Amino acid sequence: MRFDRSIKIAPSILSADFAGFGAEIRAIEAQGADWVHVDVMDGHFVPNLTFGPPLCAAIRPHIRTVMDVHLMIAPVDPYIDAFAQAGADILTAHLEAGPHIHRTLQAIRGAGCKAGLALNPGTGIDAVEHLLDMVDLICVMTVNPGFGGQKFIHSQIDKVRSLRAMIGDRPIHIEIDGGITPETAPLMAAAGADVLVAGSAVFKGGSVDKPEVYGENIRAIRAAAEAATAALA
Ligand SMILES: O=C(CO)[C@H](O)[C@H](O)COP(=O)(O)O
Ligand SMILES: [Fe+2]
Repeated sequence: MRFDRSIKIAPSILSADFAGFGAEIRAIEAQGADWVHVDVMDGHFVPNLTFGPPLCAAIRPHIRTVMDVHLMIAPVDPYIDAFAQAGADILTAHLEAGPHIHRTLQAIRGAGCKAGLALNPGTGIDAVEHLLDMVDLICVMTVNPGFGGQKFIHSQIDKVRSLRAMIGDRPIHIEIDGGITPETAPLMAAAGADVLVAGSAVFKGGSVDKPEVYGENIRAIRAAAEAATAALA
């Protein structure tokens, strides 16, 4: 995986048809998705249950881009090797998921994955300063984690702007996750985000039989975000 700071759209398969993940993933990639975002929830760290390593391993052969695995689980460490072996390119753990995030990030890199650090909407960025050499991606949650289809939390715009200033020239992605639409994407792109996760806004109105709708939805988010970054240049 080469680092680049261009806008990347990462559809969350939380909003896909669970009965046909292989076909859904092939459809979104054919329609312009840059990464595939996989939301792992444990019914404990967040009040919802989704996928584990076997599902990740099953969908891996269908992903030609980047498998971006968002771990909303606690504890994290006992499961890192299983998700790495399932083929994750990026493993993102929450700062709030345990007392030893530094160790967790070390273990993720040790397992051969890029290391992501996610922050809930109520979490500040002070701790991130001490982890900058440990992370490849910082995920700012723009909803409270656990469900797709929630409303974007505007207070996270300033957080992204502060993070972008803190990161400087370091090769670290800023990912935003939750409530991203063609209306909210430009606010975050202008603040400095480069990876835009979108579930409902990508999958709405489409299906594997109507994949062109996925393409229209992805292009609408990308165009709005790119217009915002071009206006800054
Ligand atoms: O991590 C998540 C929820 O915890 C999802 O990635 C996120 O909610 C994406 O879905 P939507 O775009 O519908 O908000
Ligand atoms: Fe997510």
